[in-house]
Formats: sequence, C-alpha cells, structure tokens
Amino acid sequence: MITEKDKQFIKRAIELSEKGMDSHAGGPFGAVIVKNGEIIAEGFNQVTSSNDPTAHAEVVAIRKACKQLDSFQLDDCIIYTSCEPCPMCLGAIYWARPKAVYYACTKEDAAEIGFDDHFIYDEIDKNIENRNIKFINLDREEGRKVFKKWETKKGRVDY
Ligand SMILES: Nc1nc2[nH]cnc2c(=O)[nH]1
Repeated sequence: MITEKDKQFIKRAIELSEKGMDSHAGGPFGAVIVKNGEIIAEGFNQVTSSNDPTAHAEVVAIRKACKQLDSFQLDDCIIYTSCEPCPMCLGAIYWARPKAVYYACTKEDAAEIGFDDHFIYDEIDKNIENRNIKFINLDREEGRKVFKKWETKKGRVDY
C-alpha cells in the first residue's frame, strides 16, 4: 500500500531531480533515503559538476545515509528515487540492502531523454571476452593468495 508519506518522499526526490538539473549539477535525477519515517539523506546527480561518473543521485544519497548511520548497510531504510535505478545504482542498492525502493520515472522514460542503460545490461549478458571494453585476465594466482588470506583473517568484517 502506498501511503501519503510515500507520496511526500517521492515528491521530494522529484523536487531534488529538478533542483540538481536547474543548478547544473548533473542529470535530472534525485533521491532521498528514509529511516523510521524521517529523511536521513538526500542526493541529486552530480556527475558533470564533480567529474565523478559514479555521482548518480542514488549513490550520492547512499553515501550520505551510510555516513549518517555510521554503517555500510541501510538496514530498515527506504530509498525514494525520481527514476528507476541504473545498473550501477542497482548494484549499490543491493550492497547497501535497504528494505524497499520507490521510483517515479521508469528506465524506459530515462532512455527516451538519452539516459539509456541498455548498453550496460547487454554487456553484463555477454561473455567477458566479447565485451566492448576489453577485460584481460592477469596474475590470477597472485590475486588469489590475498583472497585465501581473507578467508582466515581474524576479526574480518563480512558484508
Ligand atoms: N536512476 C538514475 N539513473 C541515472 N542515469 C544517469 N544518471 C542517473 C541517476 O543519477 N539516477
């Protein structure tokens, strides 16, 4: 069930998308993160103004929320975003583990204005050797030695 509060929070995410766009921060995307009915973090896309390709609205908001909670997980949090998350944000969201995501525009709406994520979904489906960006495997055995060490590391913090 969608509540009045949900509508208020998605409205704020949409407001932020416009604010970010109007202030030339980046693309028209905004997000808010809510815990126990309160906004704990807000973000808008800042890719072009900060020269940071990862500064999507959701990532900006996730970073702030994690700092606020002093945690690498968004336990019991809800993300409201002005647009369905792109594959990068989707990854960040799954690692952060909020309990729900509400979104306004769909990925098809975003594609219509030039933010088409298809090329990423297509790449994920391909075999690594067929990707458009070259991925070259090198020194696997050395890399795996560190992984082995992690397996038995004392005081390891799993995530
Ligand atoms: N959801 C979302 N999609 C995007 N596509 C490009 N930038 C963004 C962003 O900040 N958020």
